[in-house]
Amino acid sequence: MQIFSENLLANQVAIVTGGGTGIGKQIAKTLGESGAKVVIAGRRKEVLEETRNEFVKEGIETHAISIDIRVPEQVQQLVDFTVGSFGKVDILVNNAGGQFPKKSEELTPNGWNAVIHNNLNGTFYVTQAVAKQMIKQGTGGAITNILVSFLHRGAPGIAHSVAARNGVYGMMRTLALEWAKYNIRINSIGPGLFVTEGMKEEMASSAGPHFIEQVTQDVPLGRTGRLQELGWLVTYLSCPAAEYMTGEFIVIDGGNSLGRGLTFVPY
Ligand SMILES: CCC/C=C/C(=O)SCCNC(=O)CCNC(=O)[C@H](O)C(C)(C)COP(=O)([O-])OP(=O)([O-])OC[C@H]1O[C@@H](n2cnc3c(N)ncnc32)[C@H](O)[C@@H]1OP(=O)([O-])[O-]
Ligand SMILES: NC(=O)C1=CN([C@@H]2O[C@H](COP(=O)(O)OP(=O)(O)OC[C@H]3O[C@@H](n4cnc5c(N)ncnc54)[C@H](OP(=O)(O)O)[C@@H]3O)[C@@H](O)[C@H]2O)C=CC1
Repeated sequence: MQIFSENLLANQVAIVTGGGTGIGKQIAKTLGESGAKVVIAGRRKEVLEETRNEFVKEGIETHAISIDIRVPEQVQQLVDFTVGSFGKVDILVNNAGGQFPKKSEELTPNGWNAVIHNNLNGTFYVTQAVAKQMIKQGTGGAITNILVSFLHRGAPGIAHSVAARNGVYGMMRTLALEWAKYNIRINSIGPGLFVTEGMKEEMASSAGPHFIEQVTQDVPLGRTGRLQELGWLVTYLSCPAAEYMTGEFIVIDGGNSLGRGLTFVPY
């Protein structure tokens, strides 16, 4: 279903990290369907190329680059590649990230650091490199972070991820203030459960065989999220309709966090 005009983001250039799979892929596609040119970035080259080919067939101007958001030099390559391909960058979606469920008393320092490094440090590296380019351009920009619905409530089994995402939240609130003078807006979205291959592999498999069914029963609206619903929300936050919004966090979880929320290990 096409909600937004196909020219809404015409002449806009968007970077979506983790844009080769799952949520990021749908976000990139939805931005592209509204006219944006997109650059998708992730670690796995083959996955990115497959997604790029799919988008190009659908008429979306797309480039793909294999980088690791944890490596600042590679992050700079992402920005240079985007500017080299499309001349500028207007929209950034910090979607790359993830974690694994583990009781906190069993987490190793390496496990903790891996998740903090990926979700907090990596997100800062990308945000800073892209914002420097936006400041240089002088044309403003819209940055959206994909966080988690249980940001403030917590979620047993993923203390590392909740800590990292709250770090990104604090960073967002601060950057919204620092960069408002450049008309760079930065907002965040907290998705509840959206079924993706990555979610099934990394989360649902460790959280138990009936995890998805159990969570679905706890969602007041009675279902998991549709990826397209995240694509639309990011499109809204990236378009002129949201020109007066910055530093905000929007939960999209069918009401799940108003009730039982999400639990990945028994407590
Ligand atoms: C439902 C709604 C909520 C949200 C859902 C989603 O996010 S869905 C999206 C879901 N999608 C994603 O999450 C995709 C992205 N996720 C990832 O790439 C990884 O989960 C990552 C963030 C840990 C990065 O990994 P990396 O390459 O940096 O890690 P590494 O291999 O170098 O290991 C470093 C340390 O971590 C430990 N360790 C690692 N994995 C596991 C595990 N499964 N089990 C136990 N431990 C694990 C590993 O043992 C080691 O510690 P050790 O043994 O040396 O003491
Ligand atoms: N699905 C859900 O229910 C929810 C998901 N989220 C969050 O949404 C985001 C997308 O999740 P989802 O689509 O479900 O799962 P995926 O596993 O498909 O998405 C993770 C994406 O991030 C990329 N990525 C991870 N680490 C890096 C890195 N260091 N450098 C570059 N790219 C990286 C992965 O690509 P590659 O492996 O090739 O690098 C992949 O494309 C994640 O941040 C996730 O935590 C939040 C709430 C709920």
